Amino acid sequence: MSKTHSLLILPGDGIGPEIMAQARRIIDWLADNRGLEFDISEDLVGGCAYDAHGVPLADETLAKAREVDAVLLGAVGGPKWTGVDYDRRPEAGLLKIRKELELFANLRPAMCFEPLVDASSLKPELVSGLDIMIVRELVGGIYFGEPRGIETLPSGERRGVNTQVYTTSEIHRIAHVAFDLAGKRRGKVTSAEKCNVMESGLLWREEVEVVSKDYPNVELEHMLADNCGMQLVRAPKQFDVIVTDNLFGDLLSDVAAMLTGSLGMLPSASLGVKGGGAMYEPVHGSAPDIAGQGIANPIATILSLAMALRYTFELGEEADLVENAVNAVLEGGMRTADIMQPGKAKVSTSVMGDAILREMEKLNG
Ligand SMILES: NC(=O)C1=CN([C@@H]2O[C@H](COP(=O)(O)OP(=O)(O)OC[C@H]3O[C@@H](n4cnc5c(N)ncnc54)[C@H](O)[C@@H]3O)[C@@H](O)[C@H]2O)C=CC1
Ligand SMILES: CC(C)CC(=O)C(=O)O
Ligand SMILES: [Mg+2]
Repeated sequence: MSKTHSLLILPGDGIGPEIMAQARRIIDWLADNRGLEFDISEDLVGGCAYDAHGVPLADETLAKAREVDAVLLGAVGGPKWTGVDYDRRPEAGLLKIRKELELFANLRPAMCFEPLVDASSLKPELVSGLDIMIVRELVGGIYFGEPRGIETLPSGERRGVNTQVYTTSEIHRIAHVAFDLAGKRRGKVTSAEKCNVMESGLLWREEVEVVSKDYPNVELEHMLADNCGMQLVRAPKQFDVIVTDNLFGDLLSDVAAMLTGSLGMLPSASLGVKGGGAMYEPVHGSAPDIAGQGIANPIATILSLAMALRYTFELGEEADLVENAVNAVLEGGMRTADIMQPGKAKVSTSVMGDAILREMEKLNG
């Protein structure tokens, strides 16, 4: 009997529902054409959950997320919720689900599809063949550290506080993920922090060094995070795996996105302990500037689904099918607006979805 794969879909806000609709069509196609059984549920997260329930992540939604094999999330946030308290903002819902499921390892692969080599803002020779894995610590650091808040001082002046904090065990577990991955790739880890000015950065460097002793075949290089940002746009192919904290990983992965042509291309997997939960999400946000226009690029979400197929559902062939279909569509010249190039055909979100499904049909034989 075939196994049932349970998946909770959380489209979220802005372009979230638009891009998720295309991922959903791919899941339905896989169920119809590859004999797979999915148990799909859908719920609210972010601003839409706040509007419905007064909180960006309802307890019932979190409970569902704990039960399923994987969560596929679109994006949260938008100007509508700017005045809402931080603990009820859409983004707080995303942080909460990551934290509650203990999804400490965020894998953000920045790969340049060959047909998009000219779509990058960098010279083609810098990005052709690019394949970097950013491993971002996801449930610690300054997004979660205490104390935090905005206080009014006796002088009447206001003071904003956030705290960067990491412990040995938090650094060790993310470093192990990075070294394990590097061992299966090109054997190099670059650890990025700011140990020149931050004690938490010094601890990070020292503890990554400790973990590296378990991996004699993996080269470890330390790099200050600001230099890492610069090197990513100067000579990105020098990197294999970059391991870094929550804040720097957030920034460096947006930088890396542009090497691939667009933020709309970058998928991610948020993983916890073995056998625990997993969440798959594009790297980009809710893109309020283009929401509702039907022009968003669904590929980051579709590739996030492919990561779920590969890492959680152990459906490597289906993951290849999705990724090869994306490559074939790009090869054929279709582009959403964000990756548009001269001489190519500009298409909408749903036409991109149609094209990927057509290629899957063809590749499926
Ligand atoms: N994982 C998540 O849910 C994230 C949520 N956010 C939230 O999203 C909201 C907007 O944030 P921004 O700083 O504008 O970042 P963003 O990632 O939403 O957008 C940045 C730029 O990239 C473009 N873009 C992003 N995704 C795209 C796609 N799939 N196709 C085509 N173009 C795309 C947007 O149009 C915009 O010009 C904020 O509320 C922010 O907090 C931001 C990042 C991640
Ligand atoms: C809520 C933010 C931390 C989301 C974000 O920018 C990200 O995870 O990349
Ligand atoms: Mg980000």
